[in-house]
Amino acid sequence: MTDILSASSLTKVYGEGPLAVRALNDVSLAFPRGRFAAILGPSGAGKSAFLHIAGGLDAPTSGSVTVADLKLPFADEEALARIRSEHIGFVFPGENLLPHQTARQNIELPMRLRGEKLDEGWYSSVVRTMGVAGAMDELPARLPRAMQQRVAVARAILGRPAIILADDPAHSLDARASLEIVELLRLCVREFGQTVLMSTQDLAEAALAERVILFSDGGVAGEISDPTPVSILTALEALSLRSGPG
Ligand SMILES: Nc1ncnc2c1ncn2[C@@H]1O[C@H](COP(=O)(O)OP(=O)(O)OP(=O)(O)O)[C@@H](O)[C@H]1O
Repeated sequence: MTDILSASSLTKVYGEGPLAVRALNDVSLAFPRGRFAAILGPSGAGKSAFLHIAGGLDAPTSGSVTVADLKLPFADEEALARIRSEHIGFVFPGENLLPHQTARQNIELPMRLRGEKLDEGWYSSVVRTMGVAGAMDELPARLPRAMQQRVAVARAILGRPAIILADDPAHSLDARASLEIVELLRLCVREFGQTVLMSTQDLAEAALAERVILFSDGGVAGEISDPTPVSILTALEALSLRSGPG
């Protein structure tokens, strides 16, 4: 299986001198096409830093990222933006829809910015599959938060990007709505063949992925294939024993 996204020796240091924070420390990971991976770790583990850099939204201090065989040109914002818009859809935690645009306008925006013509059949299929067809004429503020996140997922999918990067996409939703959002991401993999990489702090959400990567202190602490809540818990317990006293 070919890798659609790979990161090699990524290090990210924010700030300088005594205030410097090492958010990522020599992280190398590869993601095959058409799979669903979750990055699980506590707050501050470096999950967002990794997703931002993997998606070309932020530059690493050192290391490189390859997306669809293209090495991300971090110094060339224009080329970087082109690669992002052609290959990557982003879902961020909560409420980043444009408030004065309807749900439909929000969903169409990335395609309009690229100057692409909307395929009505595909549009209908996406909004139906995401369960947002009835909400299209509403402004985001009039929709429940869970529905806003569904709209955000539909927006990420519409341009058919090969990769969806979802940074804590279920943040601050209740448990049921959270799992529904993650199920939608699973559907993107199964139905549309997209590659999804999601960060979360939630074990039940992570267990819906095909692969869980455990992050701790800016590094990869372990990996679990075909995870279940129990296998993730066992791995987390083994890690805390290993880093404990003795
Ligand atoms: N812009 C920034 N300036 C300074 N430090 C930052 C910046 N962004 C992140 N950090 C620091 O980098 C480390 C990793 O942060 P990151 O947001 O990647 O963690 P995370 O695992 O995504 O956490 P959370 O689950 O809370 O979002 C943290 O110590 C954080 O405080």
